[in-house]
Formats: sequence, C-alpha cells, structure tokens
Amino acid sequence: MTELNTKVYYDDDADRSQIDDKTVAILGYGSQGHAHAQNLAESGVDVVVGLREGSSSRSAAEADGLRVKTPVEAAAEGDIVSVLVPDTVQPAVFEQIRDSLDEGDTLQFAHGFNIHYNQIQPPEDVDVTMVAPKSPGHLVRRNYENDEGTPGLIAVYQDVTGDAKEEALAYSHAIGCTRAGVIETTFQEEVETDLFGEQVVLCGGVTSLVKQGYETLVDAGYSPEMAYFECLNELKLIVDLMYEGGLEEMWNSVSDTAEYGGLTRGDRVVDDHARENMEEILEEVQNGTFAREWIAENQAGRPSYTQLKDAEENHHIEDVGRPLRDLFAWSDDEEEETAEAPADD
Ligand SMILES: NC(=O)C1=CN([C@@H]2O[C@H](COP(=O)(O)OP(=O)(O)OC[C@H]3O[C@@H](n4cnc5c(N)ncnc54)[C@H](OP(=O)(O)O)[C@@H]3O)[C@@H](O)[C@H]2O)C=CC1
Ligand SMILES: CC[C@](O)(C(C)=O)C(=O)O
Ligand SMILES: [Mg+2]
Ligand SMILES: [Mg+2]
Repeated sequence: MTELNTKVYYDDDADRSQIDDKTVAILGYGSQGHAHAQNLAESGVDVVVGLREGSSSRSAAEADGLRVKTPVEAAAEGDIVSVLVPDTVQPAVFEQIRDSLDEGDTLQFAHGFNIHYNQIQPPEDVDVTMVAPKSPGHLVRRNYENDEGTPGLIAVYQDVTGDAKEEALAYSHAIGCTRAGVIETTFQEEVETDLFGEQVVLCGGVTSLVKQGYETLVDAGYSPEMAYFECLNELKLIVDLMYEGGLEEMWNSVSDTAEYGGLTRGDRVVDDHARENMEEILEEVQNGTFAREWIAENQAGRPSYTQLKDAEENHHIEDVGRPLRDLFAWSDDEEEETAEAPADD
C-alpha cells in the first residue's frame, strides 16, 4: 500500500485539557454554527452562541439549550471565538467584535477566505486558527449524534500562545472530527482547494453534468421521470460506492457494459476543453479574481447570484424531482432531517 505523505490526527492525538476549561463563542447558528455549538456542548465544553439582535436563528439555538448573546458579548466571553457566519459578512462582524478579543484568545474560522484574501486583519496578540470539517454542517452534526466522525482540516495562521495547533486539535476532537481523522494544512491551501473543489467538481461541475445529461435525454423525447432517475437519483448510489471503496469499488459493482461504456465515453464528456477550463478556474482562485468578483457581487446586492439561484430553483428537473421524491419511502427521512435543521441564510 502507498504510504501517506501527511500525518492524520485521531482522538488519541488530541489533548482535551486545551479546551475543556475554556469558553467557546460560536458566532452564527447556521450550517456549521449549529453543528459546532451542539457538538461542543455535548462534549462538555462551555459554549455561548453570538447572534445579532432579531436573529432568526435565536429560537433554534435557545431550543437546543444553548446560551445566546450578541456577537460582541459572546466574543468578550469566549476564549475561542469561532466565526461561523457567512464568509461575505465575516469582515463586518469581525469589526464589531475586534475590541472584545483579549490577548491570547483564539480567532477561529472554518474556511480561510477572509484571512487569505486580506478581508480581515486580525490583531497581532491573538492566535488565528482554522478547524474546517470537510462536510456540510448538517452532516457534522448527524455524524456526531451517530457516534461517527467527520474528516476535517486544521491550520494555524498566527500562534502567539504556542498552543494554537494543540487547541485546534482539541476543538476538532470536541466536534467529532478526530474520530474520522484530521489533517494539518495552511490557510492558502485550504482556500484554494476548497473553492476549486466546490466550483469545479462538488457543486458546480456535478450540477451542470446532471442538468446537461437530463436535458439531453428529455430533448431527445425520453420521459422526464426516466431522465431524473438516470441522471440525478442514481448518482447518489454511484457516489456512495466511490466513497466507500474508491473508483475501483464502483467499477466492480456496475456491469461490464457500464464499465466499458463509461471508460470509453467519460473522457469525451469531460474532455481536454473541460480540463483547460478547470485550469483557468483554478488560476482565478489563485490570483484572487474569483474572490474580487464575489466581494463585488455582494457589494452590489448580489444581482447575478439572485438571478442564477432563481433559475436553478425553477429548472424543470426540480419540478420533476419534487413530486417524485414524495412518492418514495426514503423521502420521509430526508424531510425530517431538513425540517429539524436550522435555516441557512
Ligand atoms: N456550509 C458548510 O457546510 C460549510 C461552511 N464552511 C464555512 O463555515 C462558515 C460558515 O458558513 P455556513 O455555516 O454555511 O454559514 P450560514 O450561511 O449557514 O450562516 C448562517 C448564520 O449566520 C448568521 N448571519 C447571517 N448574516 C449575518 C450577519 N450579517 N450578522 C450576523 N450574523 C449573521 C445567521 O443568523 P441570522 O438568523 O441572524 O441571519 C445564521 O445564524 C463559512 O466560513 C463557510 O465557508 C466550511 C465548511 C463547510
Ligand atoms: C462543498 C461546499 C463547501 O465547501 C463544503 C460543504 O465543504 C461549502 O463551502 O459549503
Ligand atoms: Mg468545503
Ligand atoms: Mg467551501
């Protein structure tokens, strides 16, 4: 077996005394915020949630038994201040809480966007770390509840106490990440790989592939329901196999016909042209073009984002999928989970 180039940290590598007597302020109670806050609290760590006046998340956090204060009050109480509001609002929230950070506190992130692209200049006398679960927040919570873990990354940008890495590992332990394994990285590497991954493969690439495949079948006269099952629903089953055992397990599980067809046709779809586009997108991430575009889009009130989001929500694959999902038993569980989850922004 090939040796790993990187150390993976597990539960036994974490020293919980680095966090057990501390208070963690969680700013935001959305996808990541609700998961970190509840996992930390159930791990015995003192948690205070920071939410703005009139926040729609307050009732969910209080119903989950957590103390809720304003971001400024929570940051003043916290020894670790975990910034889990959307990336685009973090600079403004940071300006509010900057003076509440004491010397030796930790300013922590789950994604390095604002530090790496210089949207937040942290004080020199605090540790600056990242604990980034490699998963949507609702799964971070669900895995913890099921005694399972979520893989994660840690990074240290500034270490004034000398304990920044140990504390990030202890935090990772308390939210369940060291159960699965944690890797150390840098803010730069996390940002560039995360943005590339979500744009090209995980969120952007896969949804475009699904929509284009669906539209090709429907335009050729096949039923939308058949196209939905083939191009969207079955994708989960294929990805589950890759997740469990890599590409090999998936290829072993599908028929030889599917394997030959996939091996000979896949690269015709995602071809050299697609590869050139991937390289261009990576460059836009590396040289800050994407970050500048996203910051400007927000400053302008999100006109393109709103339009694109609207078009996506109204794509006919969604009209076909909603009633279809309702007809199948597995939809009950999914709906319960969605109903329990606090609303994202
Ligand atoms: N989503 C994910 O699974 C992942 C996210 N990350 C990173 O985690 C961080 C948090 O992302 P995510 O969990 O998606 O965030 P969400 O969009 O889910 O955050 C929503 C929360 O932020 C609060 N909030 C929104 N706007 C403001 C504001 N202007 N002032 C104060 N509070 C506000 C909301 O409260 P209110 O009810 O008041 O609006 C709500 O509690 C980001 O850095 C992201 O990149 C990293 C890995 C995965
Ligand atoms: C894949 C999207 C993600 O990077 C994540 C869940 O890890 C995000 O920013 O939400
Ligand atoms: Mg990610
Ligand atoms: Mg991301």
